Amino acid sequence: MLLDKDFVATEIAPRTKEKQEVIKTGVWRCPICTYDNEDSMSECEICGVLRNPLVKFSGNGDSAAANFKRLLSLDMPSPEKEKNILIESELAAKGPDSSSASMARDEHGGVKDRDSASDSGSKPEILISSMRSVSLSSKARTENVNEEMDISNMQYKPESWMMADQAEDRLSQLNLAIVGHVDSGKSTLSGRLLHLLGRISKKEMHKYEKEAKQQGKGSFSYAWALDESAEERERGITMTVAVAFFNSRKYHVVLLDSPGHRDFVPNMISGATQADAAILVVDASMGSFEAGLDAIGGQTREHTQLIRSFGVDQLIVVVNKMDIVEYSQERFDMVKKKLGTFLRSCGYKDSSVSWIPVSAMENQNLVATSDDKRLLSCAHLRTSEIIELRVSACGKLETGAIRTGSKVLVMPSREIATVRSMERDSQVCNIARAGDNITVNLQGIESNLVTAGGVLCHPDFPVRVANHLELKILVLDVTIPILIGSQLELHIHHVKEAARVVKILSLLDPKTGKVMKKAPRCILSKQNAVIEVVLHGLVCVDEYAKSRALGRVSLRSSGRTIALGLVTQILKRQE
Ligand SMILES: Nc1nc2c(ncn2[C@@H]2O[C@H](COP(=O)(O)OP(=O)(O)OP(=O)(O)O)[C@@H](O)[C@H]2O)c(=O)[nH]1
Repeated sequence: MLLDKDFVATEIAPRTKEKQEVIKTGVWRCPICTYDNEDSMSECEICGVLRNPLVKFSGNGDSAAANFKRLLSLDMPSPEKEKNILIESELAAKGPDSSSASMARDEHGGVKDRDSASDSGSKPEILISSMRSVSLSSKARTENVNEEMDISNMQYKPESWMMADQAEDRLSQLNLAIVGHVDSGKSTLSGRLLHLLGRISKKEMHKYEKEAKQQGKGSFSYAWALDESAEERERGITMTVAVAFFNSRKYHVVLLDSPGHRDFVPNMISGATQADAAILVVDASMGSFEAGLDAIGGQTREHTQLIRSFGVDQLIVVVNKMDIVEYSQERFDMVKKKLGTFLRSCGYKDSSVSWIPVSAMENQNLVATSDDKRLLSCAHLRTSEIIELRVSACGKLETGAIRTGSKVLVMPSREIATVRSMERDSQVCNIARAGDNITVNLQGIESNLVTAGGVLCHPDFPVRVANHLELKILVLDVTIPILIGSQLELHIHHVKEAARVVKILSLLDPKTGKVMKKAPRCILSKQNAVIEVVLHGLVCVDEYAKSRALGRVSLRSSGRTIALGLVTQILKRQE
């Protein structure tokens, strides 16, 4: 069997890169519109597609392994110095409230897409905000992180993107296919979005409106921005995939407006094979939604199955034409229930699907919250029902670098999560490096597994977790000496844990650091000593020589700091 070249590129090889190989000397072919661009061009002259965008991880084979390696992107430019700690974090698990999929979410601290936010002020964003929950996610999952993994001999080689001077800190490309049943409003929605986001000027829009009216097709004016051929306009349907783009803070979004008519499914496929994520548009009106789901000829059904088979696992369902059904909550719920069941049967996880009721025609719920009270109440209900568990962690990046899409090991729970988005100084960023204070939005993990005082680290370089430590301490001005059995409070990075002194190994000369006395009975004010403590719970920790951030402690008692110290050894765990 002869495999079609496109198929090979899509299913086996890292798709975009393969397809952008130089095919003639001095030119590269755009994977979207197939235009042959000059080699010097970094984006397609015709449709604006970036030449070598972030390659989508495609799940199997060698290329997948290579991609996965690349996506395990947390690491340390100086492996000799510090092996494993990446974020010493305040890991504030914000849980469901920080879901970026919820309509009213942005008021509560979600990641803002400033491009659209600027249009809509500080109001919650709707369809556009849901686009942020779509990401170029890795499908891989690292499992069986070995608790006792010996990391001492492992050398990590930093990748070039981690180095500030070599980093390509530019927008990643997100190919977003717009699919759905014929006449569901895909082109109108695309045209509206482009207009609202400033990609279509008022003048151009005015021209489309005028021309559409002249041909007695006034309702198609937004669709005409994408349906450019005379035949498409005459017939009022999309026939080829229309390509348009806009930039958000995070992504160079390439919109692929697909034809809905069943005669043009092959064209739809050619666009959808490029997609990283999709917007499925359904028509909420009576009969139309049902027709789209019909087992014979329903394109809602067919398109959904097709895009799923191309590996698109993140979906925004736009329930359009809500104006026709009077913005009925009941209708929206019905659509969600029926279509939700079908999506699950296609393999979509509830957490990867966002639902947005909109009216593309009346501009409701697209880049700003609907001002229609009926839709607003519908939206709020949706928020509390379909909350997507998204967990945020904030803290300081101690070593190395991290980027969107990275897999991280969440300690001490030992769960793998994916970095969905990041914020630095309240700005969305794609890459962060040592020293940055960031908020990381994680996906694929439950909020109770991300705890205050936890650490995010490279899955291959797990931070140590212990409850038995050797400490070198300097006792402050105290009236009560420290004895074996003293109950203290140990503070280490952002964690506080009850500690019991189990051994006093030695007193040290404060000037030379040499042992003055072994096994003393107590430690007095201003003395230096080496002690062993056993903690009530486990903490993420490292020896001070390897990580200052995770190896520095203070001991407190009765509300006062009584000693400062360093972790000199991590000892065998005590039950
Ligand atoms: N009432 C109402 N009509 C809409 C809405 N969105 C689109 N329409 C109308 O639905 C018809 C089809 O819209 P299109 O945008 O061409 O639909 P499409 O899904 O792109 O069509 P194909 O690409 O041919 O499948 C047009 O008459 C639009 O004006 C909406 O929100 N409300």
